[in-house]
Order: sequence, then structure tokens, then C-alpha cells
Amino acid sequence: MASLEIKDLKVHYPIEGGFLAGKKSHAAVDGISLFLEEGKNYGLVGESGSGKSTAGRAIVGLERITAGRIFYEGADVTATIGKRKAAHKRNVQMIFQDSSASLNPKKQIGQIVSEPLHNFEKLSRQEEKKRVLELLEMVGLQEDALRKYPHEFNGGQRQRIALARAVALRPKFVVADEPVSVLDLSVQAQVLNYMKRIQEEYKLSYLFISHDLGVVKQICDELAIMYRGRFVEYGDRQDIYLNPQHIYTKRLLSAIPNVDPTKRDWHKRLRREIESEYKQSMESFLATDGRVGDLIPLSETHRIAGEPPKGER
Ligand SMILES: Nc1ncnc2c1ncn2[C@@H]1O[C@H](COP(=O)(O)OP(=O)(O)OP(=O)(O)O)[C@@H](O)[C@H]1O
Repeated sequence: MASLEIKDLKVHYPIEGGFLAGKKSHAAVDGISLFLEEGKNYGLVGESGSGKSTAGRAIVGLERITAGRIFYEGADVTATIGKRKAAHKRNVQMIFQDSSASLNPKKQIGQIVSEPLHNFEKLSRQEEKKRVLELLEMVGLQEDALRKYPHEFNGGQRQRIALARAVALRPKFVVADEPVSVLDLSVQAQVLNYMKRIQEEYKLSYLFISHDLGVVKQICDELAIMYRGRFVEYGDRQDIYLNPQHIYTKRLLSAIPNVDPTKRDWHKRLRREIESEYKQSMESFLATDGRVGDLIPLSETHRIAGEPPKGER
């Protein structure tokens, strides 16, 4: 069974003129480790700026790594940008948040989806076209899409095209960086359904990057919660939703919309409590130069995703 292992990954960006402030680099990703198994879905969750996208790009080889190693099926595939090993390139693909930027506007959909096949597989023209049509069909598009350009489709359709291209080589892992966050709710659900369907068909795994625990809940088996380049909590989806251990996780959970209206008051009060606990805890965190190990232990754990306490139902 295929696996992707990330060991102590660091991506530090140089700070321009940073020597004046006594700090030469900014740690966007500061030592994260993950072990991903084929067939399971993983969520990388955190607020804007926590380092999720940088981590995702580094994992697929689009970002220069400062330190750490990446192993695909046990083999070290850590490489500098543009020099990824073939197995890693084929088997670890990525889709991005902004499909209007990631799909070349000057190319027709047929060209876009066939590009990876063209680069990696020696198929006849006929075989290639057949495969592209299968891929388009899998994401709910017809043959007439072949000669159209990205701007002729809406955001949800474009994201489905990006998905078709990402899975053209039947990869084992797809890093999906906020793939639905700019879409309307109904379109989000549609794209997520296609993602699930493709996963069942191809037995692949997603590393799903999102700031929204509500979306991640629908697709991921395991979650890593990221804050300032590090993981503050990692574990099974159910454990994290029902029994979050970290104040930062609780805060993200408390921000999930769609609360049952009958429990709204309870939820509001809980949010207020969490905000005040969060402030104190994170002030100490920052005072200790942002080391996760220095976080103040939690006081009582609120069962956020579960039911309100008895007597408040
Ligand atoms: N190319 C870059 N050069 C310098 N700093 C960068 C670069 N890319 C990202 N950063 C910084 O690294 C940190 C992490 O950014 P990143 O985009 O990975 O976070 P994120 O959690 O994905 O946030 P978002 O959801 O807003 O994209 C941020 O402080 C960001 O400003």
C-alpha cells in the first residue's frame, strides 16, 4: 500500500532587510511530520497564514524546502523545485483554490486535461482522446468541453476540470488546497461529491487543505490542526470534533456556521468563553516565541461538536 511520509518539514522565507530587525527569515512551516496512507483522507486545517498552502506546495515539490525529508513508498523523494523524482511526480498531484489561475486560459480543455498523459504516457492520439473523455465524464462534463476554454465554464466546473487533470495519471495522493472555498455552498457540495466519487474509483487519498473545519468534516478521516507553521493537534476526525484538546482547535470549531438553531444560545455562550480563554492562552504562546510545547494546558475541555451539557438542551 502506497504511503507518503513527511518528516520534520520546514520552509523558511527570507525577510527582506530582516537583519535590521535581527530576524533573517520567517518560518512559514516550522517542523511538521505526517504519515499518509493510500485510501484515507487527511485534513490540514488552520487560519489564514498558518502555513497550510506552503506545506502543501512543499509536499508536491513546488516550494523550496529548508529542512526535512519526504518519502514516497519508503523511498526518499525530497528534491529541489523542478527536480522531483518520477514516482513522486506521477503519484502526488495538486489542485489549487483558484482555478482561473491554475488552468491556462489560452488552452482548450482537451489540451489541459491531456497534458499529463502527453508528458508521462505514450498513448496513441485515439487512446489519449478516449482517456480524456473518460476523465471529463468522471467529473460530469461532455465531449463538447474538449474544444472550449476555461473562461467558458463556471468556478465549480473549472474546479472539476482541474480535478480531472490532477487524476489523469491515477495518482495515489492529491493535495487539494482550499478546492471549494471560493464556491457557493451548493457548488461546494457538488465538487466534494465528485472528489469522493473519484476517490472511490481510484482509491486515492486527499490531503485536504482548508481553513474551514465544517468542509473538512465531510471528507477527512484524520486531521492536523496547524498554527504558526506547526501542528497543535493531530488525530482522528471524530476525536478532534468531539473532544478537541487544544484551545486553538476549539476556537476553529466554534466558528463553524450552521449551528442547530435550538442550541444557538448555548453555542454563543461557549464561543464567548472560548474567545476569552483563547486570548489568554495565545498571549502566553506568543510570549514564549511561539513554541507549541510551551502552550498553556487547557482547563476544562468543552465538547464543542457534541451536545450542550444536560439541562441546557
Ligand atoms: N513566497 C512567500 N514569500 C514570503 N513569505 C511567504 C510566501 N508565501 C507565504 N508566505 C508567508 O508564509 C506564511 C504562511 O503562508 P501560507 O499561504 O502558507 O498560509 P495559509 O495557512 O495557506 O494561509 P491562506 O489560507 O491565507 O493561504 C504567511 O505568513 C505568509 O505571509
